[in-house]
Amino acid sequence: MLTAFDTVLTLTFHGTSPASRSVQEVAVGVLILFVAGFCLFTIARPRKQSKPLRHTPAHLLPPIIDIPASEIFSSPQKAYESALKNHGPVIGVWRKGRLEYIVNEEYTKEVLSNDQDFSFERGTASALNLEFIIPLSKGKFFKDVHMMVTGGIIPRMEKIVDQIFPTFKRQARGIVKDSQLSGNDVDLFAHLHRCIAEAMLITIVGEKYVSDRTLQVTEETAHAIATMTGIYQNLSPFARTFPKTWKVITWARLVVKVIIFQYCRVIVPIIWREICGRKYRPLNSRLSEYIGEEERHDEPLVHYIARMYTDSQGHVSILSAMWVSTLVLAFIFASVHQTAAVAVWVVFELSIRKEYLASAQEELSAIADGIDSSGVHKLTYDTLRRSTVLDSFIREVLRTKGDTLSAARETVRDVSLAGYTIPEGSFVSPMATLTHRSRTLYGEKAAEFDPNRWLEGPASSTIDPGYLPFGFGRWACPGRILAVTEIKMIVLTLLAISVPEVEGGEYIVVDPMNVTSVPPVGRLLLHPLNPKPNNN
Ligand code: HEM
Repeated sequence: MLTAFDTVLTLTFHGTSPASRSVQEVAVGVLILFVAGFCLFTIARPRKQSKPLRHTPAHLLPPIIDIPASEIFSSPQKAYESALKNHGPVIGVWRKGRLEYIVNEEYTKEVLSNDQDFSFERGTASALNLEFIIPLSKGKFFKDVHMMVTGGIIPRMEKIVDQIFPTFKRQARGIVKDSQLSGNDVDLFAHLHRCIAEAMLITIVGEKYVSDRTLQVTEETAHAIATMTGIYQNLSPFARTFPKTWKVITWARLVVKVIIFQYCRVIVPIIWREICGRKYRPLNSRLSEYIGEEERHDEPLVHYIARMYTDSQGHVSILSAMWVSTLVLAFIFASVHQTAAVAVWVVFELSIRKEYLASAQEELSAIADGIDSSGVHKLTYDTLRRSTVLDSFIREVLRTKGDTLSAARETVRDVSLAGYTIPEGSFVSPMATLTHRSRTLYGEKAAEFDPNRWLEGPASSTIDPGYLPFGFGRWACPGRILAVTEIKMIVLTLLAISVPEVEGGEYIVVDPMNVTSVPPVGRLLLHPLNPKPNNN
């Protein structure tokens, strides 16, 4: 065991100086053990007994409806909606070996906002295969992640956009050029995944650490965690039929291959180099030596996170540095994959609705702060906020793209709902399409795609019980402003230099059960506005 551990450390630090090695070795060694512990815990942990069968009288339980797996995975909207219509506002349905309670639009707000009875943390951890994280972090994980985004990202949006806009511009030029030179369609998701991964790497540790290697590891880490949390699980018959076996194999493989051998080897030493040995002003410090010191909005996110954990001397301990590395891992997962997938939805929808391309392009010219030497419009956070035509389009795509069970909660006790008792420890999720296509909320034309519906607001990042792409309640997505801002940068940098077209005006929804995280597939062509190949 020791020899294997030594080998891991030697492989991990072959490129660093002996002076920094010993501290790094201890830190990353403990991190590796920590990650391996997570894995073992997940694999070995006995599953909770299904409580409904244990103590809740059967007549109080919501009806358990048998929906064949083939229907759930191929046409979930029809399957769940008709079950709810026929059997009442709360039903139980088995899926991937778990009994899930699904509620209709009438009880959606209650489930998502009543924290006393429905736990976001336990529900989300269970939905993402991360149950172990709550006991291991003593319940701190989601609170810390939330604080990292609300404190470390949102107040710094202006600076962040200035720092990452050049990446979006360069990547857009690259993909349009590829499309032009090859005359073929482009893999938009792969391109956007890389683009956002680079932008997030800049946000987390700063531009000086962006290289082919760090970018590749950031991308692979985002992809690995997305896979581990089950984002592609619906697409594999084996994973759907044997979810526990799939989980053990997938976790063991990706934790070793990507988290330990790539993330711990490449990104963790950078985090360590940045934060260890520094003296920080602790967050909200009232010490006189820091009074008058300005909050810095251009510091990489990793320094903000470090300040969340400084000791009274302003230093970050080894254990805290490990926790910072875990939070950065969570940030990479939360910020890259889903935003890239949703951006593909927006670009595809815009490409098949050509009549709106012109108004989006007109708006771009109207709001931009001039045009740079390569012919691309200059955009800042402020100008992006003024793009109301595009914002309305984005909001309508998010409302209509067909999210099914996208937010999750777990009952913390036996809970009465709609005259039934939902037993403690049950997984509960609202059927989002019922809210998004509700005639009560959206009128007779609720099912229609109307991109002008939100021209007067509310903005696409606004939280509302009738609009659930970012969840609802205290735990609604804290990264939604960043997500929408990035999607706008993606769309506008592409529209500045090209006209997108989805061949045949059609695309395929790959996973109707999980439209938010699995992007649609189609042949996307990007016709350059200036057909002369641009070699910049
Ligand atoms: C279009 C892209 C995105 C979508 C559709 C999305 C959607 C969601 C949803 C539905 C939730 C669960 C909310 C609930 O259960 O009520 C959530 C939670 C969360 N999201 Fe996002 N998200 C996106 C992008 C981002 C980004 C860019 C970040 C980070 C910067 C982020 C960070 C988080 C975090 C940390 C949580 C956990 C909840 C919390 O801490 O309050 N998300 N997101």
